[in-house]
Amino acid sequence: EREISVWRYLEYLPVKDESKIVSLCEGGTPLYRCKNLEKELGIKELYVKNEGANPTGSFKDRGMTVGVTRANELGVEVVGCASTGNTSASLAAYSARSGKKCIVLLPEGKVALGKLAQAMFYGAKVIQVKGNFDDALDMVKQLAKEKLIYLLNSINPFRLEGQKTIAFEICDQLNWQVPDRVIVPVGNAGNISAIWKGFKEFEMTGIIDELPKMTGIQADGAKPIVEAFKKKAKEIIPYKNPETIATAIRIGNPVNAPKALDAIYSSNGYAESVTDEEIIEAQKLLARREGIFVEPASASSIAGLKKLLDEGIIDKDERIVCITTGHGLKDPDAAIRVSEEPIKIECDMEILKKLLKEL
Ligand SMILES: Cc1ncc(COP(=O)(O)O)c(/C=C/C(=O)C(=O)O)c1O
Repeated sequence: EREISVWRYLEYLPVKDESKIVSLCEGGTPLYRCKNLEKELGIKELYVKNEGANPTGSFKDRGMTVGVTRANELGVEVVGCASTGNTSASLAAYSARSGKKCIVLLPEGKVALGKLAQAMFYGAKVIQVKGNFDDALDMVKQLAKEKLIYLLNSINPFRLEGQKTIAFEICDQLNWQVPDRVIVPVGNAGNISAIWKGFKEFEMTGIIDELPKMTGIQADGAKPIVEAFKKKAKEIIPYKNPETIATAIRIGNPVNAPKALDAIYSSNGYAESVTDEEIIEAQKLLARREGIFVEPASASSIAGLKKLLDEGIIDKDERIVCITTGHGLKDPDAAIRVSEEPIKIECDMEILKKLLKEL
């Protein structure tokens, strides 16, 4: 499994005992060249790194393979997390594979169907908290403080160690032509921090000699990092009630804010927010122009690209990689809600042929 998984970068990963590795062949995700979108947006070079192609359908698998391996090395029996959905789905899968007990806390009523089904079906103890993600995170942090669980939110550095392999793969897939810019959807801000760390490590070890501008995109109703960036601040002011249809990034108090702001400032990057409508438009554009189906939060990187091109922040000649972070099947309700109703007909060939003409 080593060849195609995150573990092909073993030398860069913090594991002592390889026999303890827990893997579902995560990583090795496609980096799609998007020529139709290049034409549509008038840009030279656009790639989409589709993390929805991971075993449980999001980039979280990269972090969990390393985090749960660490739990294995420590002989931990119970793992846990708070989650907007994808972290819980991934932790449930990796803890099942390694025979551990798993407890996940989700914000009641705000978790996409596919993710809830995964956490339940992999056998985790699924708790719905009458509050938001940040409230749930406070509770699991308390459990960890009392040594009742091993916490695997992205506050756990082993998670970021796995996720930094996104940067390694982008370099390998682009034959070490480093992108000018990498655009990442930002919620708890672990992923943008991890990807930056990956590029820095490849630079420090002489694999690459340039670094991309790290560009974080948040939803208008949950943008503490964007607001800090616009004020060139080092600290965020948390949102009490974050709100967006992109439920994966409906996070008000990102635990990795300092690391994410450092990644954006040090890389001379940027942070911008987009509306829910812009996210849905981008989600449709990516599916209907390039055949890539992602959940709403993932599409915020494409929505952010469009907005920053319009604002003249991003140059049309840049080599750009947008990270799409979760598969569209994670949130089927969101996709159906914004799509044309299916047409119901009798078994009548005339009617069918008439509809065919309207294609
Ligand atoms: C599809 C998708 N896109 C982007 C993000 C934001 O990444 P971070 O900025 O590293 O948090 C998430 C995060 C989800 C959780 O935080 C969780 O599952 O608890 C996501 O699922």
